[in-house]
Amino acid sequence: MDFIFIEELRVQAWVGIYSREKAAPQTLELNLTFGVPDSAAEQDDIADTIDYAEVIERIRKELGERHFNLIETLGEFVVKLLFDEFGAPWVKIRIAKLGVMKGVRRVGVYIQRGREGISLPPATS
Ligand SMILES: Nc1nc2c(c(=O)[nH]1)N=C([C@H](O)[C@@H](O)CO)CN2
Repeated sequence: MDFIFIEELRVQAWVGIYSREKAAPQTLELNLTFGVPDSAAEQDDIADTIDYAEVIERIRKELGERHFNLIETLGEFVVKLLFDEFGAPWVKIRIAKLGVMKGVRRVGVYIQRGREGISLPPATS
């Protein structure tokens, strides 16, 4: 398995438990890593892998269309999207709200998950 990463992706999302967070979207910062078949590299064909441009576009669209109370629920939604619609075998995401609490630069959720039988984390670079 190879791993695609997307760093510091900024998206507008509807998330939060407070009325101000239900009245307007806020900027989230996403860091994602997901597995792709290493056989794709041999064929050098975008059709054999997961197109990261499509992933980014899809996340932006989906998060712009619905509200989540909890950042955890939003994170699980993104993981499910990568599993069910892009066929990723393994996903790690970190999603942060920016500057929502005094004295805190980022707060959010971290989820790392593999499909059944796939649990290996990637080697860190
Ligand atoms: N575990 C969580 N705690 C809190 C969340 C959350 O999504 N998960 N959200 C909030 C508010 O929406 C916060 O972002 C406002 O500052 C508080 N706690």
